[in-house]
Amino acid sequence: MFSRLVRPTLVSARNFSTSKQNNFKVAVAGASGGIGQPLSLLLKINPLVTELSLYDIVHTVGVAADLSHIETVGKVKGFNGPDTLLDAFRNADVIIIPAGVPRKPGMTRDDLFNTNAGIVRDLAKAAAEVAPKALIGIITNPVNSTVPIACEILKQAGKFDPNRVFGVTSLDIVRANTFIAEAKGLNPKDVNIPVIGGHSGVTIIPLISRATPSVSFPEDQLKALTGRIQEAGTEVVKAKAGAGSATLSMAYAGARFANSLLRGLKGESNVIEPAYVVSDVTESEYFSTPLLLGKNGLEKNLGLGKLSDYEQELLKAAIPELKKNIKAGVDFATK
Ligand SMILES: NC(=O)C1=CN([C@@H]2O[C@H](COP(=O)(O)OP(=O)(O)OC[C@H]3O[C@@H](n4cnc5c(N)ncnc54)[C@H](O)[C@@H]3O)[C@@H](O)[C@H]2O)C=CC1
Ligand SMILES: O=C([O-])CC(=O)C(=O)O
Repeated sequence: MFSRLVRPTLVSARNFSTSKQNNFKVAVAGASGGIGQPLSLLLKINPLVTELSLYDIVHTVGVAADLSHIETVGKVKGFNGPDTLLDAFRNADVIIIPAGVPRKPGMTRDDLFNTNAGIVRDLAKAAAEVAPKALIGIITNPVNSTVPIACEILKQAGKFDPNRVFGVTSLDIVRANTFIAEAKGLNPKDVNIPVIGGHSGVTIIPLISRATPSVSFPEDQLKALTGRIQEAGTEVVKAKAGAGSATLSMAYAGARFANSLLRGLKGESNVIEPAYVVSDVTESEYFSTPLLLGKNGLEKNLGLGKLSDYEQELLKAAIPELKKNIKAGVDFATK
């Protein structure tokens, strides 16, 4: 199954057709932030994005003015503050959400819950009202909990479609590809490592046994690489020393993810991207696995595939943590 994995691209190939199929409105919420700005830049150079709607509670007018001078087809509009949110999201095909606070050294992703849960709740409410068919990609941490929050809010509005809400876990795969390529002296573009589970610590499960091309490591090195992939976000938080968490690599991963959603919407075949979604492949109600994307979002969950004994152990450790994170999100949204 995973032999079909082809590296997703960052932006689509230039396409001069202006047929409806290639015209998409993408909204970014949190567009003025550390992730939001470079992500919006990458979306501005994606020819499939003909309307780019930038929403934030600060600075969006300036960010939009700046990006609007770039010589690409997409029309950019800035929306500043809650009064403009519905207009920002109205009829969007794709909504990407990197709105919310990032970690500082010593914090876990769960420490962001109190601030970010309410932000995602309000954005999901707006999406339900004015863009019920949008594909929603949630970057805001803790992803393991913010995705269930958005889903519960959409359910309450009677607008929930489990095939349209995604927690963005692409950065875990991007990192795994990079670290394994480095360890083996390979070109990262040729390496594909599935990473499944959730997006924090032990819930991040790299499947190095299923690497393309096939690689193997002595046990201690395998454990060290797995640990590095699981804690790569913390590596950046420490290096930034109080100035936030990963932004540029996340913008890259977010643009790759958004482009995969757009390629699916456009009707391209064999578009595969991982994400954290409502899932029945494990005991966890939400789980990230490679997904086949299409005109309605998630078309087919490609499932777990075969795990090594070591990966089975990682899965066992992840499930209770995922369940706890999911419950926190559901409790928040239904209280
Ligand atoms: N899923 C993943 O792999 C990753 C997730 N993240 C998460 O992404 C989020 C954003 O990170 P950064 O961009 O570095 O933070 P940042 O602080 O640089 O930017 C966040 C932006 O959100 C805006 N914002 C705050 N409240 C808002 C609201 N109610 N509506 C709209 N916008 C609002 C802020 O004004 C700011 O511009 C964090 O929660 C971080 O933990 C970061 C890296 C990777
Ligand atoms: O570590 C963080 O807080 C940000 C994040 O999710 C990542 O870089 O994977």
